[in-house]
Amino acid sequence: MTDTPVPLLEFRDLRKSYEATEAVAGVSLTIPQGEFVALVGASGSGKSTLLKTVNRLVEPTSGQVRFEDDNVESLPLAALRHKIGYVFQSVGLFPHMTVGENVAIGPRLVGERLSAERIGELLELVDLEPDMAARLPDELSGGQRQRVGVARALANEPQLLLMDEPFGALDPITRDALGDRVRALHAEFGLTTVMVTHDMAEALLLADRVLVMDAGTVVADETPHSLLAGAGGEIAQGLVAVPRAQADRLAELAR
Ligand SMILES: Nc1ncnc2c1ncn2[C@@H]1O[C@H](COP(=O)(O)OP(=O)(O)OP(=O)(O)O)[C@@H](O)[C@H]1O
Repeated sequence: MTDTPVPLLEFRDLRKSYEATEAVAGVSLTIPQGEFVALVGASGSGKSTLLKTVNRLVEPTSGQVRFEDDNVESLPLAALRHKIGYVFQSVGLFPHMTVGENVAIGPRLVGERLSAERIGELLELVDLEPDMAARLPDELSGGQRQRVGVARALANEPQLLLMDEPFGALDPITRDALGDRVRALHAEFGLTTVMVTHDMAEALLLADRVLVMDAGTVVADETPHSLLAGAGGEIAQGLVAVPRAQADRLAELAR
């Protein structure tokens, strides 16, 4: 008999309430190492709250998140966050620090100094020029800042990459290019990635597995292929209908 490998990430009946609002209402699932998971659902369905319980930006009301079979609550916070890269929509670069200093901040927090060469390599991973390290965040476009955010998340060589609407504020071309780049980096570094997105088309194109949330629970857990074949139930299919209708209208126009 072969042993089942321990999942990288596991949610066990996870719940989070804010007074009367049950933001996460009992989520149980496992995510194996290497998977690229998209978390989709309407605004307010609990996606960000669920994601933030992993790096302990949110403390659950009950239940557990397990990372490599340890309850995240039992791990030293710095050690946990060292293993997890986190990218979010507003990027959160420190405005008074250079791009290079921003990229190096994670390692610095654990007493490690990144060389200029390593910072340059990290910038090149996200298709930025190494000499951008000397600029201030203000001197970059939104898309470039978001790339810096991804480089910063990779600086600790994380096992897990959490992304919360990482491309939400970007124009469609930059968004596509950066999405493809992140998917390539996910494969290159053997990452496990969980990405929150509003955009079902993005989820279908980038992820191996799509979780659909509604009112704090996961109502569908499907591959893109099975979602496109009609699986996942009414809420999931309502979300899939949007890019499908767009694709149909474009095909119609091209005739
Ligand atoms: N800090 C908080 N205090 C009170 N209520 C909160 C807090 N954070 C989230 N909520 C509520 O919990 C619910 C889930 O919010 P959450 O941000 O997780 O949803 P989401 O699916 O990520 O939404 P969006 O797509 O709009 O970002 C919402 O009703 C929200 O108002």
